[in-house]
Amino acid sequence: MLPNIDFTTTQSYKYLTDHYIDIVSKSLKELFDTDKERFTKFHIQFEDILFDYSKNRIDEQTIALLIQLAKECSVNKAIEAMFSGERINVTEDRPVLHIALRNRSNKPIYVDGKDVMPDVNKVLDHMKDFSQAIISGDWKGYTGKPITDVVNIGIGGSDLGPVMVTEALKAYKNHLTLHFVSNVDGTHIAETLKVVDPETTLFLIASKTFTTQETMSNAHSARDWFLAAGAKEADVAKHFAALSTNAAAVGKFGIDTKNMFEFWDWVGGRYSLWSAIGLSISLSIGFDNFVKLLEGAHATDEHFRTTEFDQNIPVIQALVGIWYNNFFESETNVILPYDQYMHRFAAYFQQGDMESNGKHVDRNGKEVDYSTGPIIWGEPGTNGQHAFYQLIHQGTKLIPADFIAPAQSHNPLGEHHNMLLSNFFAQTEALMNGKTEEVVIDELKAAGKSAAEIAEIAPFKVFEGNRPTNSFLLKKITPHSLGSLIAMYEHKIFVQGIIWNIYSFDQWGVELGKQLAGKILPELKDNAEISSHDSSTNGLINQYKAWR
Ligand SMILES: O=P(O)(O)OC[C@H]1O[C@@H](O)[C@H](O)[C@@H](O)[C@@H]1O
Repeated sequence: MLPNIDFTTTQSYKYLTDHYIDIVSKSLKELFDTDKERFTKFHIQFEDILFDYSKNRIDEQTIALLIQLAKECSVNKAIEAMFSGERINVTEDRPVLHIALRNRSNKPIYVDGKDVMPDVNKVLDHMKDFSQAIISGDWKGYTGKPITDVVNIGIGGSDLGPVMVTEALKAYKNHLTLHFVSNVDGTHIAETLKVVDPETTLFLIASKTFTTQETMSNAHSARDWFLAAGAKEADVAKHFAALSTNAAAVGKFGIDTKNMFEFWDWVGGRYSLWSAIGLSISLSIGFDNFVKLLEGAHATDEHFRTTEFDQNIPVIQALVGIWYNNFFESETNVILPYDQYMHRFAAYFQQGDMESNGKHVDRNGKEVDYSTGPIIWGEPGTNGQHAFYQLIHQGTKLIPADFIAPAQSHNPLGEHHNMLLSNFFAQTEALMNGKTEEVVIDELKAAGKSAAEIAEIAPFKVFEGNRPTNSFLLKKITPHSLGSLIAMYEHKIFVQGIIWNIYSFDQWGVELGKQLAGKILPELKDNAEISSHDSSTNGLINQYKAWR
């Protein structure tokens, strides 16, 4: 059972409300000036990941009170409930066990009295054999040629994780060319099919439910294209594999069950890259590297489960996030990887975080009167600096930012990496310290400006500072460290969901649009005028019909 506590009624919440008034009047600069030990106090090193959270609007009391809040909300019990396979996804009546997929200790994890590990390991063995056969070229297409291209057809959790990880780990990639098709817009599959050869292409149909409209449409179009190229029905087995929980639907589609890689309903779509959904990752970087990714995540799982909260990275990440979300009333959280390979990391956690904690009803089914999940966004640095950082530095909104960078580049090219990292360090420093009016005036004086000119221009050049950041410095982005980092963010989401007393593992909010699209699709079949909707929807549909 998950705890069921309204965090706003706890003692620590009341203390935090008072404490906020004290902290809000202090600047980060002041906090650093008055406590030389801030970095020592507010950083955690875990393996080759340094998490520095000292540039946040916190002091020791803040952290102590936030930890008290986590304790009052029984976060410990919730962690145990998840790891021990309790059905904590209550609204879908399922356990939440992505941690089992990367349970490299192999200690049994029971669901309804049955250890899930043998099945997990069986699928991993299947993925290993299949990956090796494809990568080595032993697996031949219908004309006897080895596979050169892999097209993963999936959307949401069946796309974003594999895309993000294969991009982040491109330095480990082999000769196979990976393609990802997600959008139901025919352009996505059409453009992909233009560049692949039916004789040497493997399609992975990735869908937990195997009913998702986008994925099924793209899968059928891919199969039609394959057959139209001269292949026979019997050849489908050599070129199509399914990654799914729905064996019946996979069989119906015509995919050989030998080519089905199974996972289970206790794996949430947005937590599924560790499952058979990760087959494209295993194909791209090899199974051994895929296992290293799992090992990295497992290491974080152990850290999360066993470490005291004050040294527990995901717990601290979650608590600092709650501090801004519920006391400073910030609305968003920007994720800024200073690593080009990590360019889809923020997009990945847009689903991970927003689909998990974008909820307005608590675990009693009552509307909450506090803010829940933040809006997640972000782009890689330094690109973001030349686009939206202006608003983070000088806008009116408080935007807590996560900076992520590797100390070692996979492409050490001249001074590039030092330049990249100098920007990383400079941005967090600038966001914290800002630039005072005095400094601006001195600079303008030095540039020979007159008093009148200085008075006119100075206000625009002042940076308030006091903008909070977390910094993740990784030794290097490797399969292991990336696995660890992803798992940290996953568990951060979990802890926040527990404290907000919401269910983080369902996603009913995406259903309404799907239902309505299902109703509208038949209305688009002919050119009859539509009048069954509101005037705007009718107007748009009728104009679409006139123009198409
Ligand atoms: O893997 P499936 O079943 O095709 O689902 C894909 C996505 O479908 C979306 O509708 C869900 O909101 C996501 O959570 C999910 O990842």
